[in-house]
Amino acid sequence: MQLTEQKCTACHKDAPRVTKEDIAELHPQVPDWQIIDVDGQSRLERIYKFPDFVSAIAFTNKVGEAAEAEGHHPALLTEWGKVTVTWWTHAISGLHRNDFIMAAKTDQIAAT
Ligand SMILES: C[C@H](O)[C@H](O)[C@H]1CNC2=NC(N)=NC(=O)C2=N1
Repeated sequence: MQLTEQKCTACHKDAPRVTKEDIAELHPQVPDWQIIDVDGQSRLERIYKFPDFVSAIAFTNKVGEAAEAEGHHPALLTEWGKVTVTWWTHAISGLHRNDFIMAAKTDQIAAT
């Protein structure tokens, strides 16, 4: 099943982080996302470009709606002409399958 069709599962502190094997399966499905390291924690990040501020903030709000619908929330930095979206799972201080699902949904929002 496509990541975009999947739902986030409830996150708790004992939820599993993605393994190397999981990442090998999941990252190719969201190839435009970088796995970054912030203070030793992995996060998924992508910068989307826009022609102006209004379209950047409209996209930001759509990602916010998707986050509320799934109960999983990103860091969003809206600037003139670009939005930086970062997904990770606070409860486990790292990457969960949910983050890859939300990265795929974010790409889908950007494509519409
Ligand atoms: C109770 C509530 O569902 C949790 O606090 C959720 C909210 N959104 C969340 N978002 C993210 N990215 N990570 C979390 O651990 C998280 N926890």
